[in-house]
Amino acid sequence: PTAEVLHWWTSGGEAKAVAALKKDFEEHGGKWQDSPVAGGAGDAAMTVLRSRVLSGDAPSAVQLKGPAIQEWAEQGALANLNDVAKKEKWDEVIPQRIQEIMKYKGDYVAVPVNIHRVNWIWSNPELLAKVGATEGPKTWAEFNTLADKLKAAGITPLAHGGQPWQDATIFETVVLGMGGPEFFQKALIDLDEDALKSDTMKNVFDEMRKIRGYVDPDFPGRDWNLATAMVMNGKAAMQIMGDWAKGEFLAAGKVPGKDFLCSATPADNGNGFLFNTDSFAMFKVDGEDKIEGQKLLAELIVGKKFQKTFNLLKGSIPARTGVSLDDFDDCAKKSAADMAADEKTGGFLPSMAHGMALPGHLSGAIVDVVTAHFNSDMTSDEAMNRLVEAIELAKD
Ligand SMILES: OC[C@H]1O[C@H](O)[C@H](O)[C@@H](O)[C@@H]1O
Repeated sequence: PTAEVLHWWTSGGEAKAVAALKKDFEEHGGKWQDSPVAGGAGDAAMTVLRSRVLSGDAPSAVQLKGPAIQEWAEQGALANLNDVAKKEKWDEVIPQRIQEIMKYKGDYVAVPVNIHRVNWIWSNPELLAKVGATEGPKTWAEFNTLADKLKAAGITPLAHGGQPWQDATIFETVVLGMGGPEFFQKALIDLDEDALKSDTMKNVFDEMRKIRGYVDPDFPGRDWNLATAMVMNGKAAMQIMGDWAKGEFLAAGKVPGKDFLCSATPADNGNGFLFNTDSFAMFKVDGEDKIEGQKLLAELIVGKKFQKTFNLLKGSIPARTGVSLDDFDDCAKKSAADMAADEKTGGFLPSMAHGMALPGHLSGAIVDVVTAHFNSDMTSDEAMNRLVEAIELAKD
């Protein structure tokens, strides 16, 4: 069995995690062909995928997430995994919410690797202590006060990489944190115009303007893992990023709670969990050997062993039930506990910035306005108007 695997996991923690999958596959007699495409959050990988499929040379397995799975399935590009699903009893171990993402018209066409949480703050305890803080901020007012103190002490408050998806990652945590889960649903999933033009959204853009003042002058274009390294190396106090950032700290041998702290991003209006589930979709390919490779890969990915090994390295938590978290750190345990609590309150929400909530053309329209605002002196009112316009245009 062989499998060519297209993915964008190239940073320290990401590379270690995908190497675990390769090792597992090869230990089961598989031949792995690695096709990494660098570029955080996968934009470049999706461009490569489109040209590969158009030229009739689709890879066997592709890191593909959220609504994009439905889009490719609709075009008839994805293979059916129901036979593996039946044999491995996926319906019994994959949570309903995740099954819905992996299925097209009731058929499995993709397999979930993990559950990442997007709305985290990673902080450097030594730098926080310099201004008398011992943990991450709980409200946005606290965040601003802390950041002002850090700045006054000559410390860069926020490590950030100036790339649209990273700007959007911060933006959605502010929407969730200021408006609460219900507002997030209305504004960034239902795209409700009243919510998009509300005082809350104005406050969100006002806060984004403040946050722009808390990053260092060299942030434009910086990759996310280099921003994580700034917190790791004491060059900045905090980073707002999904828990793939934890994978970087762990890959560098850093200890959670000692060398770095993890806390949910500030929540002024009820807690929430922005989830981002990585998955692999199996594209239709020719040849028994490749088809066997896809089935073996799919089986291993949902297996308990791999779900533990991979997520310990990647910074996420398992996507299936029945995997003990005993060997996971406190950040992972908090993620799982918050997920369980937020699922009950409607606070378990798909990430917009990481392609879990909206089709690409709609999330792209939002990300364009958010990054234009972040990198200019656009007013909050103008940003709100442009947001509504851009979404209307993208809908047409
Ligand atoms: O590349 C940075 C991150 O981008 C995406 O959000 C992926 O889902 C995640 O696995 C990856 O680590």
